Amino acid sequence: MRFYGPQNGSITIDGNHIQDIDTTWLRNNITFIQQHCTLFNETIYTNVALGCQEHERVTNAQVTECLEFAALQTTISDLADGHDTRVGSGGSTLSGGQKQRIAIARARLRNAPILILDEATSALDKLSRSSVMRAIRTWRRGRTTIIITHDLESIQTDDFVYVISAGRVVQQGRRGTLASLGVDPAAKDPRNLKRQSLSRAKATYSIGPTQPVAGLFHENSVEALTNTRNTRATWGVEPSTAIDNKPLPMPPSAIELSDRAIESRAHGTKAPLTTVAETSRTSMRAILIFGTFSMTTGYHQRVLFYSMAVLGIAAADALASFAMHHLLESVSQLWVDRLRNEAVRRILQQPKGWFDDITNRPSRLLASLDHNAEDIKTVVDRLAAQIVVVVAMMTTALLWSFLTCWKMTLVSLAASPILYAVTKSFQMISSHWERRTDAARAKISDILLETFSDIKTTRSLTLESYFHKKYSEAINQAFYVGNRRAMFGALFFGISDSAVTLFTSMIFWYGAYLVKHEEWPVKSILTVFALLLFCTASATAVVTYIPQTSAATGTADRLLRLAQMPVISHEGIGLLKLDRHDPSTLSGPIHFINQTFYYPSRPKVAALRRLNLTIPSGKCTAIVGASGSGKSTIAALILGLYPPSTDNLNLSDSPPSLTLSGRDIRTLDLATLRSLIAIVPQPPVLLPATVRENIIYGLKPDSELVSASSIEASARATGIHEFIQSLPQGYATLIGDGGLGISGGQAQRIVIARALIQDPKILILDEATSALDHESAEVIRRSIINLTRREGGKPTVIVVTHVEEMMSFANHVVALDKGRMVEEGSFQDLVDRKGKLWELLRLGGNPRTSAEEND
Ligand SMILES: Nc1ncnc2c1ncn2[C@@H]1O[C@H](COP(=O)(O)OP(=O)(O)OP(=O)(O)O)[C@@H](O)[C@H]1O
Repeated sequence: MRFYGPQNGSITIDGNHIQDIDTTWLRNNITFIQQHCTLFNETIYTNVALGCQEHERVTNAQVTECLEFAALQTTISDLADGHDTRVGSGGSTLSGGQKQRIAIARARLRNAPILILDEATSALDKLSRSSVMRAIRTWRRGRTTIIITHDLESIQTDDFVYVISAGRVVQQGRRGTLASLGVDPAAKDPRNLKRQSLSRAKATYSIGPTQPVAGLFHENSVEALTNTRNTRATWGVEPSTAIDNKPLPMPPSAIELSDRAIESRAHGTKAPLTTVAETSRTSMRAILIFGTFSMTTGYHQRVLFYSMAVLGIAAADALASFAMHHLLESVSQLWVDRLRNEAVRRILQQPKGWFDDITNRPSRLLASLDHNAEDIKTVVDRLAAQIVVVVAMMTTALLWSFLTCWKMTLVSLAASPILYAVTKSFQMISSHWERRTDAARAKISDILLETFSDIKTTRSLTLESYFHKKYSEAINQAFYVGNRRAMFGALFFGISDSAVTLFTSMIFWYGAYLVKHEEWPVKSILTVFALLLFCTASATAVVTYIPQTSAATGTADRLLRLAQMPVISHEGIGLLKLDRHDPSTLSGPIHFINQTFYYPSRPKVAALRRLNLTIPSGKCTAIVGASGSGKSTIAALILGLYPPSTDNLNLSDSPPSLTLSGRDIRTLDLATLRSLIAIVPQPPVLLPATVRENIIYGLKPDSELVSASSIEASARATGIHEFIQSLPQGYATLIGDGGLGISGGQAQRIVIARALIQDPKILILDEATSALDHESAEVIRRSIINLTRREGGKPTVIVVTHVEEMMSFANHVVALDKGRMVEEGSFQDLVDRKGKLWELLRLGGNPRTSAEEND
């Protein structure tokens, strides 16, 4: 895929050095499906259609065909919105196997000459995997297909195999030939493997007749393909992608945001000085100096006196302004911090279903709690300050002018409803456009997040231009909205400016009229005139703040809503705190009774249907079933992520409940419950931190479980200790985003070590060994066996799995089908019973069960 260039040696395709091939061309002709494939926050239809360069032209029928190919069409037809169902951020509303099958459907539509499957079916049950693999083999006949896998069963005897260990090819040849030499990489007994060479080996296979990769281009030669519409005419080496130290140019919205944040901070210090200048210049100086002009004698002293008075007032004003802005800035910061704090507190108490809602996706929460919160300070420290100043000044000025010339003051006040109406309309329209601008900005950040969150998928599907186009459209839309906002803003600024001019002319005329008819002395008229003009200037200053404050009010509104939203959640209901040191804590079985469960974001399709299930304590239970049958949902309910159902749908059944060790989960304090449960999720999640921090994540620093020896013991139990020691800084090596890149299997073992160190009462492994080779998986299995055999305090282990070895070593196996428990018992019992499990394994082409069937 040329994510990285070869450093030495060479890679050739059809005899052409890979670095001589145009990168876009290359990626257009290779489809790469990763184990943890990322889906985009779009509909199922768009996610599949994006496989095609001309995705706008993809028809529903084509998408249906590809989904059928990936054995997913039936599941999707059951969804209320069918193809138009949104998959959530990263595909969060789909099961692991469903995500993988959408990626396979996308690859089918893409139909590239080279296909690379990197553990691409690891989350599928055997039944789906074998049917999908069969379909892939038929489709790929005679075309280059590279399967990177630990699942040796899916490899056929005439497949060409490369066994790779420590970055070297240690065996190669057809699987049949290797098997006849006694080095069958598919042999499950590790003793059959050449231990030295095959230990921790990953096998790479190519389907179909063995031919050099180059030979598979016979129909679509490089030259022919370079002339296709989607390729560049010349082959060039990809320009260096290294980022130099220059700051990246930011999109306008980002500039705007950061500028505003900086401005708002600077404002606190700048404001007193500005106020001194403004106030002294406009108000007192004008009024007093006007008065001195009408004096005939002794004006020197008066000028000096008033000048000194102005100076004194300016100094006092500076102090007052300093105090005001300092206080307002502190108060606004305090207010925003409190709001943020409260919002985070309430968000954390929301049930998991709340986070599944698209409007509460992480990018939106981040914007409301971080960037927008800075804007909100503007409402307080700018607008509030301005309003306080303007109201105080206007009241004083109006009172003063009323006492000086009430007639002129009343006439000028007659215009105030018009000025108010203009200001109010401006504010309303400004708010409307601010909301639209805000939505346009949010769309831009969503697109950026989606583009960069999994750059590997974006690159391998050559979606750079798609996202760039989408980004440009969003920018254009934001520009259009910004333009309309500017037009309406300018219109109102024009109206308010002309209203001020009209108002000024009106009081000029009326003042002249009063002087002409000698109703009031010139001095009074000039004083009132100055005061009223000053009032108008202050009022207009407020108008200029309207667009900014409308924006800030909109964002403040969102933060306020988060800070005040009701916490309707099951999270805080249970009060019974569980004691880790009490041997009876969670020492009993887990009972699901008549549980029918609907995900809040998909209220019409049940994930579990009247599930009755008992998970014995201190033993290992394997939960098996087809992809999407509800296995991970069981884990989510045990963790209390969603409330169990309590509605008795059928009165003849026992009332639904979920109990742990005889206690209803609703009565338990979920925080303490979760501290006693360790879960290894399907995609291993690493934090950008050191290996040590990743292993002890979740433990309190003063916990007795945090010690160098326990960290090492848990790493040894998952067989990752030697690897960690080989890292440049051992346990202090940075991994995760921005740190050292590690393989999916290594990440999985670190996450399992994290679970083991917690010494959990319940350990849940959700497809936790899917990225591991046979030997590493065996290490994990041995560790689990040791856990369930140790003296006292045995944890209850639940493994959600499609892997036969994992099922066979479990004490108890539960088979699910479409959210129902269809059978349970020991592995051997279920195999003998020839029921659902047998069907799953037999159809997966399992030699052992097939043989048993023949017996
Ligand atoms: N957050 C969610 N919102 C809505 N539906 C969901 C969500 N998570 C899972 N589902 C749906 O619930 C059903 C059961 O999903 P679950 O993840 O439990 O399946 P699974 O048996 O673990 O599958 P797999 O083996 O593929 O991981 C699936 O149809 C899935 O699409």
